[in-house]
Parts: sequence; structure tokens; C-alpha cells
Amino acid sequence: MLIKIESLTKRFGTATAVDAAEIRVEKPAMIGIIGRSGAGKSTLLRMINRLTPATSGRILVDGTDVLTLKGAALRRWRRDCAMIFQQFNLVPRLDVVTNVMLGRLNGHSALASAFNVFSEADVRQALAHLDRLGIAEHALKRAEALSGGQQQRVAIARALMQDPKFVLADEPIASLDPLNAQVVMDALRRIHVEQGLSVICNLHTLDTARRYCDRVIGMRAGRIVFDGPAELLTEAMAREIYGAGAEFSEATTSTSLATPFPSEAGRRAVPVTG
Ligand SMILES: Nc1ncnc2c1ncn2[C@@H]1O[C@H](COP(=O)(O)OP(=O)(O)OP(=O)(O)O)[C@@H](O)[C@H]1O
Repeated sequence: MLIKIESLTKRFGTATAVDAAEIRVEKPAMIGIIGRSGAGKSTLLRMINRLTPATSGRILVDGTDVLTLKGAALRRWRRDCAMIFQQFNLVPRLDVVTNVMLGRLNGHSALASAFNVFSEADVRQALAHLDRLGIAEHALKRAEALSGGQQQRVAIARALMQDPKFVLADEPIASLDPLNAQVVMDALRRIHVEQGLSVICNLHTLDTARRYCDRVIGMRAGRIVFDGPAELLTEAMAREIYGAGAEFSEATTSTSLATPFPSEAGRRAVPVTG
């Protein structure tokens, strides 16, 4: 068992943002969390990473409840579950390779961190991650000079520098056009397939989840109302998740209408190696 989430709940005042969530991840997986705006997707991810304190519940990893961690153990957990955000969160005026190496700071002494001291091995590893993500030629450019899709791949490389066990991606493609969205989702899928990492990804749109994720978790008003393989997600269930009426069509939750692949072909287009 990689992670076992039990009765995880978050209340903001009287409003319940996440209501007794139960999730088990038994082996490395690519999981998409879908739901309407306000369904609780971000809050759920942020509780896992401990960016948002949970109101109650447990998150068990290797027998330890990560909600109880403090100090160095909490920092280690945050390193184990790297977070990727919609707005990339890069340092715009720093060059790309330095941005990537910032992912290492957790593993350095405070002094080394303060002076941005990176070893040659760090530089080599950062370049290798950039190369695998297809953006090594931009290593010396300022982050702000890159397109959104390129910046998000820099953010993924930075996350990988942490040597994480989980990658938590909060709406990683929400600011991108369909083509860049596809490149970034391909990169996340490859990380899962090639490096065996678990990727948990909040997505606005059902078609992206179907196309890239083996497992889909549907949230509605804080509750998990579906958890299973994408193939089992029927249109009736999609209606339940999105709270839509008879007029519901999957097209209304789609971002990637212009992509050249139908769904299964899209998934197969991702290289599956090693
Ligand atoms: N800091 C906060 N204070 C009060 N309420 C909050 C806070 N953060 C989130 N909420 C509320 O919790 C609920 C869940 O929000 P959350 O951002 O997790 O949803 P989401 O599914 O990620 O939505 P989106 O797709 O728009 O990001 C919403 O009703 C939201 O208004």
C-alpha cells in the first residue's frame, strides 16, 4: 500500500470542502481527480501535501499518519510528494536550470541553500531532467522567456529534482492551450510509466482524465462519488459528478477538442518504455 487516506475532511467554517474522503493507492498509478469548480479537488491535494491543514482524518504512508508529522519529518514528506501548480510558480528572472535546481534545496544545508550552492551532480541531473522533458536547449534562458507549456515542464523537472514518490499536480494544464496541455500531460504520463511514480492530477475536464489516467476519482460538493477505471465512467456517472442535467454532454467538459488523437490512440501515443 503506497498511501491510504481515511475519512479525510476539511471544513472552512461551516462549509465542508472535503467530506470524509477515502482513497487507497496500492501501486504506482496515474490518477485524475475531476469535478466542478469548488468540488474540493485542490483542497484534497493540498491536504495530502500538508499545505492546507486537515480538519480530521488520516493519511497513512508506511504506517505513519503524515498529518502528525513535524519538523524534519514533515519536510521529508513534502519532498516525497512534489507539487505542481497551475501557475508554474517558477522564479521568472532566474534561468531555467537554476529554477530546476531549486527543487533540491530541501536536501541541502541552510547555508548552501542561502547561497544557491549546487553541486556539479545537481547541475548534471537538472540538465538530464530537462533533456528528458525536451527542453534542454532552453536551460540558460530566463524562465519568463519560455512559453506556458515549456514553463510547466520546467516545473515538472524541478519537482523531479526532489526525488519524489508522488507527484501532485493541481490543475497543471488549466492555463495552457490544447497543444501545450497535451505536451504537459504526455510528460506527466511518461513520469508515471517510465519512473514508476504515482501522479495524482486535478483536472477540470473529463476527456483529459479519460485519455491519460488509469483511474479517475470524481468529486462532487466535497464527496468522492466515483473511483474507478476511466472505462467505467459512464455518461450518467459523469452527469452525477458534474451535477449536470439531461443536456449534459462530455464536450462541455473538454479542453482538447482540437487534439489530433481520439482518446485511446492518444494514450498509446505516449512512449511506454523501461
Ligand atoms: N481558504 C479557504 N477559505 C474558505 N473556503 C475555501 C478556502 N479554500 C477553498 N474553500 C472552499 O472550499 C471548497 C472547495 O474548494 P477547492 O478549491 O478545493 O475546489 P476545486 O474543486 O479545487 O475548485 P477549482 O477547480 O475551482 O479549483 C469551495 O467551496 C471553496 O470556496
